[in-house]
Amino acid sequence: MSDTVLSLDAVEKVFPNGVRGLAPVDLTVRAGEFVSLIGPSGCGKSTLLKLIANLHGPSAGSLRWWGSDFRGVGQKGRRLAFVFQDATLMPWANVGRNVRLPLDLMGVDRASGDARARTALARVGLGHAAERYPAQLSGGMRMRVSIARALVTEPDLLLMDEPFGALDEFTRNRLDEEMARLCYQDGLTTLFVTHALHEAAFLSSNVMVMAAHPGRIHARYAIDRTIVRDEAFRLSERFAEISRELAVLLEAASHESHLAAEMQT
Ligand SMILES: Nc1ncnc2c1ncn2[C@@H]1O[C@H](COP(=O)(O)OP(=O)(O)OP(=O)(O)O)[C@@H](O)[C@H]1O
Repeated sequence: MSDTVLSLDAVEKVFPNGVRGLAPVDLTVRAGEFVSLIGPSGCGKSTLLKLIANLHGPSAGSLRWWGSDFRGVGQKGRRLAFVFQDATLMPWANVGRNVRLPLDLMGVDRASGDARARTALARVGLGHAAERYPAQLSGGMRMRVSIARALVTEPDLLLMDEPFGALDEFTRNRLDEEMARLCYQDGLTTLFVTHALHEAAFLSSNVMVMAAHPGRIHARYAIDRTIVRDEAFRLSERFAEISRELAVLLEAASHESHLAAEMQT
């Protein structure tokens, strides 16, 4: 069986007002990959995530899940989870119950749900916090709970939309290291939207640099999966080199996007 979890083949999105949110996009996400999307505002990152989440349909092209057309697989057939910038926890419920929520909705019995929630919390270093309430947690801890809630369903693909954008740099770096461990050691497959070039450089096995007007993939940049993503990597010359190369690609994508916008006006 192929290890391709998700593939997009010439996917386009034209909105009812005629705006081309996405020009034909080809994208493949293989099991165990960490793929980041970066690019200037309006390059179609959210549109791409919404297509994958099935919140809207493509105008052309096809999306495949483990090789099968999205329409045939259906919403329930796709083990997909999301993490957004806002952790959106239920303030009246403790952490364990917040993490158990997706399992409750799936009808999993309480004892197994609790056990799975504890396992998911342990994976993000919060095994001790199941009884606490969201108001008693720091921003970083709330985000870890949100990640645990996504992991509890054991998704084939985790979609993350700017998850750490509102956190301070220290907390963000720790969470990036956590995500790297979940991906490169535990095999979690992730598609990650970020505005932070250094975050993409630190985390990704593949970076899609996108351009706007219309939204499209301007460049693809692969990073050696065997690199250990830790503090030493962050301080290394290799990390600086990756960041520089990505900055050049991003600058070119932004420049092209400006030119395209000017030509449209
Ligand atoms: N519902 C919609 N109707 C019309 N145009 C839309 C709609 N949603 C997005 N667009 C347009 O599609 C393009 C891509 O938008 P999208 O929100 O996907 O970009 P983005 O990369 O996520 O931007 P940002 O980084 O600012 O969040 C933009 O030109 C946007 O104005």
